[in-house]
Amino acid sequence: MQKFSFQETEINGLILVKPFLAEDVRGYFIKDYSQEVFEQNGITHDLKEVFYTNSHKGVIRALHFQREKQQPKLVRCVWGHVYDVVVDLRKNSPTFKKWLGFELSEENKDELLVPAGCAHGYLVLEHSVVSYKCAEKFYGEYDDGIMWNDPDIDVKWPLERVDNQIILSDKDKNLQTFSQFMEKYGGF
Ligand SMILES: Cc1cn([C@H]2C[C@H](O)[C@@H](COP(=O)(O)OP(=O)(O)O[C@H]3O[C@@H](C)C(=O)[C@@H](O)[C@H]3O)O2)c(=O)[nH]c1=O
Repeated sequence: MQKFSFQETEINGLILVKPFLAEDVRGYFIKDYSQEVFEQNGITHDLKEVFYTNSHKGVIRALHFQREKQQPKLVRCVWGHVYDVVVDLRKNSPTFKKWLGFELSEENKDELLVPAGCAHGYLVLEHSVVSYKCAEKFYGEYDDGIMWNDPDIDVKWPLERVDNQIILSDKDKNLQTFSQFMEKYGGF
């Protein structure tokens, strides 16, 4: 049996969570959110919305955020394997503009608590389902992002693991650059 554990990362407020896990002859039981346990560990995550994405190998969904009413989100790869990336866009943060990458998979069951003020995205390494538990609701009018391959942020996506064959939504092909975002909004 594995209990919940919470590991801080270099980005303030970005927490790597190991969920509660009980395995037996039937398979496993997993609990990946508990308001009480989170609060006992100093984390307030006021759940507002839960959603899932199903993506083919090679999909990139990135680098997303809500301009207003930013959404803290707890992200887990329920099935499959993704390379997950978080970028700190909080101008007063010591890690402003820094990105961190994490392997999230059905196998490791790790989840990430992405704080408000960060952009989030991932590269799908094998057909995957990703779950989100958001502490703010979705506001389409504030839905925004930065190009996945922005040269200033310079995420080192492991594209060789998808044979350099990537799939993007039309929206994600036309996102702004980091410098356009800074000119318009000056960071968070
Ligand atoms: C995210 C979201 C989308 N939608 C709608 C908008 C659109 O018609 C359709 C698909 O939305 P998108 O193309 O924006 O989905 P997607 O590109 O998967 O967006 C997601 O990407 C990852 C990386 C995140 O971190 C999420 O917060 C979210 O931004 O679903 C909602 O109604 N509610 C939601 O919460």
